Amino acid sequence: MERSFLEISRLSVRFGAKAPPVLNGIDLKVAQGEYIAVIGHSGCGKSTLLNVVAGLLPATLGGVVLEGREVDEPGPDRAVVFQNHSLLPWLTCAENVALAVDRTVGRSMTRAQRRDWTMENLALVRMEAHAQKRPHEISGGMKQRIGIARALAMRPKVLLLDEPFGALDALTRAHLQDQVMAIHARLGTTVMMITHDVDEAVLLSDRIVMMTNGPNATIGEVLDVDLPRPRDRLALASDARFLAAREAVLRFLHERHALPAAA
Ligand SMILES: Nc1ncnc2c1ncn2[C@@H]1O[C@H](COP(=O)(O)OP(=O)(O)OP(=O)(O)O)[C@@H](O)[C@H]1O
Repeated sequence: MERSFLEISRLSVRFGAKAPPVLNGIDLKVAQGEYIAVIGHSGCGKSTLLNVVAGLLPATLGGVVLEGREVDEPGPDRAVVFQNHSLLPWLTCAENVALAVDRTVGRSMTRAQRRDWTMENLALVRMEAHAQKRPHEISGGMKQRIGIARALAMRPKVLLLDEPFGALDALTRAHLQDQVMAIHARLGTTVMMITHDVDEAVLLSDRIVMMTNGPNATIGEVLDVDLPRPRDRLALASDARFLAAREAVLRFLHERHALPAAA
């Protein structure tokens, strides 16, 4: 597979001239349509990496290239969904999505087309029935779904997910994972997702990027998740390939790169 759609090269990030680099020498090539999970212990620099790809943080050395263009600022080609939703409380769900549409792909659309596009993206996350509710009227999982709809409505080249399900209960989380898998299958969006959840990483991704501990964190290993799609969580629960991938990530995190305090 051609892997130069998104390319992170020799990326190092340092906060302050005297501090050691948080990230040091990150190299990663991602193919179009690939689903990448980034996993590593707390504080190793996962969000920092995602923020550089989003254009929210500058690289100290090296950089990120998306489809041949260097990333040096945020843009609608890279949509970010954070752990805690960032919906505007005074707007309805539809208006929250419409805001992103108006600022990006909707600029060339008529008012009716923008409305249809907003509803189409709410339908992708099965939230069209709640379009007129305000954020305080819906659950945490629903808020995350609106956040995902808002990101998808921009039809980004890369969807950046920073622990998108981290604040949700296990059942809601499983439901959203299934929805994200279905959306990925339908739209073929390239995804980079940070997670602390090993099962989630194996279930969703094509490759798992495992980071060493910081400072000077780098990519320790990259695991290919060789499981056919569509994936079914129940069938995979006893699948030898799923269990082997899970074990490989657990060994990396808890044997080879355990936190000093936990070693
Ligand atoms: N703006 C900043 N200024 C100074 N230091 C920062 C800044 N942002 C992050 N850091 C530091 O960089 C390191 C990596 O942080 P980052 O949030 O990227 O880690 P993480 O792997 O995403 O952590 P977690 O899994 O706990 O969310 C931490 O030591 C953090 O304190």
